[in-house]
Amino acid sequence: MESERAAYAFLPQTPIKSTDAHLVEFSEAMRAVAKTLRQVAEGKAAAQAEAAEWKRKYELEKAVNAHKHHTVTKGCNNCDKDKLEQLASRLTLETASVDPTSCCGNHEICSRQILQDECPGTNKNSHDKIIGRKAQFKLSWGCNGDNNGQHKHDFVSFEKGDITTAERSNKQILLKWESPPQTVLFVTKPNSNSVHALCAEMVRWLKERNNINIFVEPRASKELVTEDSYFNFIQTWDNDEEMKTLHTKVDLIVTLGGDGTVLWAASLFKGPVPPVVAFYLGSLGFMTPFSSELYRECLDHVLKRPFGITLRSRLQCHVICDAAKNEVETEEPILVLNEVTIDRGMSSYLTYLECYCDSSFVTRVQGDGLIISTTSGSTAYSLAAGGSMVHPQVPGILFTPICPHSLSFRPLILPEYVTLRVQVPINSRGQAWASFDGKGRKQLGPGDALICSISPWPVPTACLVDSTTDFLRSIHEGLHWNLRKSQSFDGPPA
Ligand SMILES: NC(=O)c1ccc[n+]([C@@H]2O[C@H](COP(=O)([O-])OP(=O)(O)OC[C@H]3O[C@@H](n4cnc5c(N)ncnc54)[C@H](O)[C@@H]3O)[C@@H](O)[C@H]2O)c1
Ligand SMILES: Nc1ncnc2c1ncn2[C@@H]1O[C@H](COP(=O)(O)OP(=O)(O)OP(=O)(O)O)[C@@H](O)[C@H]1O
Repeated sequence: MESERAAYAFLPQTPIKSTDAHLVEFSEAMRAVAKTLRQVAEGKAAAQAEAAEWKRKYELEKAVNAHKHHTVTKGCNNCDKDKLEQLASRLTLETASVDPTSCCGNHEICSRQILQDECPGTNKNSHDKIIGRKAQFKLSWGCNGDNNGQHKHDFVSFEKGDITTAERSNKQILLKWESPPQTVLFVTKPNSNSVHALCAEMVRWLKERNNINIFVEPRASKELVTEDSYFNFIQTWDNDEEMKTLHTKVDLIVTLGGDGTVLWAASLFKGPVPPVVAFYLGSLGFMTPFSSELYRECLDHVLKRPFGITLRSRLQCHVICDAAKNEVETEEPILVLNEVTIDRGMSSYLTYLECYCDSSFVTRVQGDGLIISTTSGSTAYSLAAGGSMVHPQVPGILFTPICPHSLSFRPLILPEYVTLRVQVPINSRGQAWASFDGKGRKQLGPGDALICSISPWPVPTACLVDSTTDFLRSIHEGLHWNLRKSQSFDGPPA
C-alpha cells in the first residue's frame, strides 16, 4: 500500500514530455506498478472476505454439532442427522431448498432446527440448562393462497427441451406452536411514558392470565421494579454473554414503539431471532402492524393459534481494515435489518467507492455515498435516496446511490446470494463512514473495505393479515403511496 501511495505521489512530479520516449516509458511502467499493487490489495480484501465466510461456516458447523448433541440427549428420534446438518448449514432464506423430509418430516420446518442452534459465543453450560424450556413450533407454507401446510419448491422443469416454472416457491409462511410458548421478551422504546405504562400493563396481563415468564431489557426492568415490587418476577440479563443466550430462552419478542424499536430488538440477536410481534403506538409503522389498543386479542391469538410471519432478511457486514495488514478479520459480523450506509460523514469531499459483486466490478460511486439495503429497508433510507420499494419477502439486495454526481446512476436490485464489496480506493481523497441501521458509525480509510451478504439469521415478524396485505397497508397508510384525487366523470369525450 505504501509503495502504491508513493507511486501515485511520484507520478505528478514526473516531468513527462511526449517527445521524451524514456520518460513516457518510465511513467507507463510506474502506472503498471501502481495497477498491480492495487490488484494485490483487492486480492487481499477478497481473501479476507473469503476467510470471514469460512469462519462463519465453521461456527455454524460447530453450532450444528452442539445441536446434534442436544438432539441425541433429548431423543428427537425421527431426526435424520445428515439432513439436519444439511439444513443447518443452509439456515437461510432459501426456504425453497429445505429438504421436506428433514426432522419433523412432510412439508414443515421444526423450530428445534432453527432456534435452538447454538449462537457463536454462547455459553454452553447455560445453554444446556435452559434448552428444555423453549416452546416448539412448525413453519408451513400456504400455496395458491391456501394455508394448506404445503411447502412447494421452486420447480423448474426442462422435460422435452422446454423450460417451465410450473410451480412457484414459498407463499405465506405460517407459524404453528407445537407446545405453548412460555417466555416473552419485551423490547420498549426508551423515555416514553405511554410505552412504559403500556409495558407494565401488558406484563401484568400476560403473567396473570397466561402465567408467562417475562424478560425485559435491564433499563426497563430497573424502571418497573423500582416503580412496583410486584414486578420482581421479571427476568433480565447482566452482560453481553448472557444476552447471547436469549434466543434459547425466549419464545416470542414483543416490541412497543416504532420501526426503530424493531431494529433495536433485532440488533440484540446476533444469531437466530425468535418471532417478533411489533405493536405501534400512535401511528402505524412499516414493520409494526399491531395496534397496542388491541393487545389482548392480538397476544391471545399469537400465543395460541397459528399466525403468518414475514421472514425479513438481514445483511451481515464485515469491515476489513487495511491497517490490520495481514490479520484476518476476527470480529463478529454486524447484522442489519434495514441497511448499511457508506457516506461522506463530515467530509466535504465526494465519497469515492469501488464496488464489486462477487468477483465482478460493479461501479465506482462518486457522490454522497451508497446504501446497501435489505428489502425490508427498501421503504426506509433507500426509498429517500430514490430506490424502489420492494416487498420484504422478495429475495434481493438493494444497491442505491446517495446523490451520485452522475446523470446515469440508477439504483440496482441484486440477487440475495451475492456478496458485495465496497472499497475505499487507496488513492481516495477522503475517508468514508459506514453506519448500520443508522447507528454505530465506523470510519473507513483508503484501502479499507466493507463486505456484506445476506445473513443466515432472518427476523421473523408476525403478520396482522399476511405479508402482502401488511406491506401494502404500510405503504398506503405510512406513505400515502400514489394517492391522487380521482378525475370527475364529466369531461371531454374519449
Ligand atoms: N433520509 C432518510 O430517509 C433517512 C436518513 C437517515 C436514516 N434513515 C432511516 O432510519 C433508520 C433508523 O431508524 P430509527 O427509528 O432508529 O431512526 P429515527 O428515529 O431517526 O427514525 C427514522 C425514520 O425511519 C423510519 N423507518 C425505520 N425503518 C423503516 C423501514 N424499514 N421502512 C420504513 N420506514 C422506516 C422510522 O419509522 C422513522 O420514522 C435507518 O435504518 C434508515 O433507514 C432514513
Ligand atoms: N429498547 C431500546 N433501547 C434503546 N434505544 C431504542 C430502543 N428502542 C428504540 N430505540 C431507539 O429509539 C429511537 C426511536 O424509536 P422508534 O423509531 O421506535 O420510535 P419513534 O421515533 O416514535 O417511531 P416512528 O418514527 O416510527 O414514529 C430509535 O433511534 C431507536 O433506535
